[in-house]
Amino acid sequence: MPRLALSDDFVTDLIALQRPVQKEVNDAIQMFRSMTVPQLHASKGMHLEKLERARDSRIRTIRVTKSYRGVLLAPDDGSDLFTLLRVAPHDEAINWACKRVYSVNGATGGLEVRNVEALEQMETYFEAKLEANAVTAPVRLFEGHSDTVLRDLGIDEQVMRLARVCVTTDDLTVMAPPMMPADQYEVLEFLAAGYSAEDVWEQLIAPRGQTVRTAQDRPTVTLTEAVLNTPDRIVEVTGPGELERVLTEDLARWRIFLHPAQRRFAYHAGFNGPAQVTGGPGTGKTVVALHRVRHLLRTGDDGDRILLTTFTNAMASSLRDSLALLLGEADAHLLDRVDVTTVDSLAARVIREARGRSLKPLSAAAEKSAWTRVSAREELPWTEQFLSQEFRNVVLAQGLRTPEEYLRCVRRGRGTQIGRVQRARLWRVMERFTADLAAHDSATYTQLCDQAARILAEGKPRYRHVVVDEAQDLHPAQWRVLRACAADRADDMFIVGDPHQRIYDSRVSLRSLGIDVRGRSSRLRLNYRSTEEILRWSAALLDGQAVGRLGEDDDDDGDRDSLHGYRSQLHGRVPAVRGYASQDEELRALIEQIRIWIDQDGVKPSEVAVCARFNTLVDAVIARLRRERIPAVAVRDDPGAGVSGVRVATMHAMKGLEFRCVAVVGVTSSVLPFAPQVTPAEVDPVQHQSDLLAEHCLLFVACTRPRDALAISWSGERSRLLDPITAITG
Ligand SMILES: Nc1ncnc2c1ncn2[C@@H]1O[C@H](COP(=O)(O)OP(=O)(O)OP(=O)(O)O)[C@@H](O)[C@H]1O
Repeated sequence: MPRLALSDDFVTDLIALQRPVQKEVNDAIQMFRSMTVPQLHASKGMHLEKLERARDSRIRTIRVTKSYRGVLLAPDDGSDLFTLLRVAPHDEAINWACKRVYSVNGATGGLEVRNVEALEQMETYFEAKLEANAVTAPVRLFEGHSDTVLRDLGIDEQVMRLARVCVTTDDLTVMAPPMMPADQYEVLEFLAAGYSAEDVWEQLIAPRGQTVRTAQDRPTVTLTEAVLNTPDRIVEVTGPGELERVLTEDLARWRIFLHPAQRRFAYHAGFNGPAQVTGGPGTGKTVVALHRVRHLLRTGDDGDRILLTTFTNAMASSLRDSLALLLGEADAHLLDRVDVTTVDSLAARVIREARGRSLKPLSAAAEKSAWTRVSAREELPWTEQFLSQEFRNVVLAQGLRTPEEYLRCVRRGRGTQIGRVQRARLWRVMERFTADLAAHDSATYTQLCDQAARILAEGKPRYRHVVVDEAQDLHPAQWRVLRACAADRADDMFIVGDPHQRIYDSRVSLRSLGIDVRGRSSRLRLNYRSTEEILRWSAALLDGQAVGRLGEDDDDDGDRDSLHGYRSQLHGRVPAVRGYASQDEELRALIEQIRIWIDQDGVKPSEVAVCARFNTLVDAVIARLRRERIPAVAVRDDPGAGVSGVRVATMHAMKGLEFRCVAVVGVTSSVLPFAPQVTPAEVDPVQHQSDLLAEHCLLFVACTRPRDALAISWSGERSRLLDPITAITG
């Protein structure tokens, strides 16, 4: 029986087909697999055919349905591994197949494909263009890199000729995949962006397991080896039931194909301690966390329990569903060994179990009033905002228990000096606050975590592994809970997050909490969610903002994170950005926009989201949409996936979510930045900067949720957080 592998293009085609056609494809593949190779060649039903006009002699087509053809790459190295490349209507399949040439990448040893006809046309075009410009002899894009360097990075002769004539990055961009082989294009893209050959090696080639640096010393790779060397784009169907699993269960690509940078960490054999993955929005960090959990479940002992945490209950529930999907039926029993929850829920459970009851967590508004009450009792020189920050960011952050500890402590992250007398007074105020809450059987969420961490630290670790998603917003007390959940040993913690999406006031030094990821961290750069147009636009919102690294505060080395190299291979429309004279006009335009998305672009209402800074506008939007007979639901009501209707949410609630189209409304100067949320610089300059940055990040998070389309609007005075955009759009 022939072996079969499926390419990502094939899976993409299949996902887009109607159910009955998918079933026919499935049947055809089953038939293909049930035959011997000679039977396959002789089968009239399959009609395995070599195409006369094909540029690659190994390309074949098979009949899948009356009107659909499958395109295959047949082995020419004595093996029996066939790779399904596409499934498409007859003419489209033939046309596509005739123009493609498959080859083995000289550096990665992976399989790659090019549109050879289009690249040849590009060669002719560039020759003519260069001849015309011969006199001016412009500086070429890759002049700084020798042929040997390029060859060592996997650039082959045809791509080399083309690279040599590029003058600007636009010259390169016109040859983007699927025209140019994706891996070679990525290398050139990185070099063009200013990365050194060494960086490119480390980031793109080494993660694929390649160790031989020079092209001439690498062994020859056969076609079959190349197919198996390409797990990010090709999956071999092995074992009974596996094909059905790939073809019949949810075909989400993230379950099957991982980028080498994702795979390297998700399936790492074993880290010697905590490991960390960062990356901009949509780079697949959650996907990596899920695959890591799968790997740990499959390779761990039966009794090993795993804690998988994220930020909100809604996200935990979606993470649980995704994990079940990834594990599939075959591994469904492993789910029993995983707790998927938020740190706050876990903390409440720990306290309940230890004390028989838990305290009532206080909402943000109730906490604010409690501070106001405490400070109103006597004339205090501090605002309720200052008191609450001091309690949260110093006392609870450091887990201080006594006035002496508070007197001695270094107030990390605070920008004001407080003397001994003031500290003693502050401590008394904070004690009163705690006692008031305790009298009502309540506590802040952070207090609950502080208490749970102490309980956990006294007992035996509950989990073998802790996997943390959305790590950027966790408070030190929450980290102490997590640290106490797993013993300090190999593979104890796996952390994913993005400091550019930090929207709550939590900077933390993980090292000071016994979580040291040095030497075990990696950054993802390829965005799988949004188009390049949305990504560029959104990234510009953070231009000039100094974003600290995940898990470090200014008292560590204070280095900055960056979105350098952050990119997408998808393309689409540039975001629509518009201001209106009144909110009524703005909402009218919003309705029009949503109608275009739903009626003209065919987007399901549940794939459209509208977000605003506060619930007041969220409610106004829902009311208006319903009045216009557009179904709308609030994300805070946790509508299930099956509920139809445009999703409407605050910007905070958009964290971690994803939609096809997103409208961000009400981006006005009065709510972004929202003055009451930003500590005045004269009160605390450090806190001021950090609060302001959180406002920038909030808008960034909202704008990075869409896959295909983004619209931003405001009425009246525009938010100054949009200023960097004016600069890029002119
Ligand atoms: N290897 C992959 N192949 C195909 N799609 C992928 C891959 N990795 C991630 N994706 C898709 O990209 C999108 C973003 O992934 P994910 O939510 O994991 O990113 P993230 O980095 O956690 O995002 P954010 O930080 O914005 O919440 C999802 O639709 C996911 O299915």
